[in-house]
Amino acid sequence: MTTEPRLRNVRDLPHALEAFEALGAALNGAVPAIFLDYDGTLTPIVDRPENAILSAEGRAVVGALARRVPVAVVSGRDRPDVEALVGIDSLTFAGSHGFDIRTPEAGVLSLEGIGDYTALMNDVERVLNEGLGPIAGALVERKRFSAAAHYRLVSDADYPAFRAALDRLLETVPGIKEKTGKKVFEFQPAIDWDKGKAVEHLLSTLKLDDAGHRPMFFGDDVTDEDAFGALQGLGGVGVLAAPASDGDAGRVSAADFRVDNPDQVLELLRRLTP
Ligand SMILES: O=P(O)(O)OC[C@H]1O[C@H](O[C@H]2O[C@H](CO)[C@@H](O)[C@H](O)[C@H]2O)[C@H](O)[C@@H](O)[C@@H]1O
Repeated sequence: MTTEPRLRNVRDLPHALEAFEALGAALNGAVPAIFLDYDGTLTPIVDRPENAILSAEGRAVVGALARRVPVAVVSGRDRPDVEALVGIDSLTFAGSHGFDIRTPEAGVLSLEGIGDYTALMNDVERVLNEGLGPIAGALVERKRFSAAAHYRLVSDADYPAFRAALDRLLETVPGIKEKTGKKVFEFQPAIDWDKGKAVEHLLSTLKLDDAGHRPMFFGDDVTDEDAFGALQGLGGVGVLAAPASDGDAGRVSAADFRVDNPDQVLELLRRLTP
């Protein structure tokens, strides 16, 4: 039976650096198994996806962490893209919001119930390019199991046309679902899989689902809520990278703690494994 996650207003989440003892208590002496989102968590949000570059310091912090505890990156990006951006071969990577997983030991995992959606995603990409091509600033980003339609650089005046093109996609291509993110809509195969299910799968595959480990997920966006929710049922700890008030006073989250931004994520990762 799936239970609904417990949600709290983001402003009510304890700040993980200020409440570090409480976070330590939540880990209860177990080794943290760390799951990291990329955009908005390890790197600040920027205007174009290709400009979200992990700092040398960020790479050093994640690399040092991975020498001490299990670390996986779980991203909405295409897996090879985020692997190249992070640049640490020893990590496990899940791309396309968890649909595409590779571990250093086992290679690319074959996931039960997830087939070859290449033809479907090719259709999605084609229809998006046709519809969004004339709209200034619209970006289409193809991933193996997902296609993103970015509108960060689309003017307010052009937004209705941008949205209308996405509605046409949903009307003409069956078998897909839409997810929202930061100034982006993502289109994926309409199957019951998300970052939360990917984390659960990894905990079992990597044999981290024992009393000696406790999963921690760091994320910033709506799709990360699936992982925060999953962790609630697993005794894990979710850390949201978001200020207490970012203009969305009603934002709620299934995370347990928060930090303000990617710099503070790195600070917390340093403190977790001194
Ligand atoms: O799960 P993530 O690793 O956080 O990936 C989520 C999406 O991140 C990227 O888009 C977002 O970040 C861009 C760079 O800062 C920004 O320009 C864009 O507006 C954001 O939506 C990435 O491009 C997507 O593929 C990911 O799904």
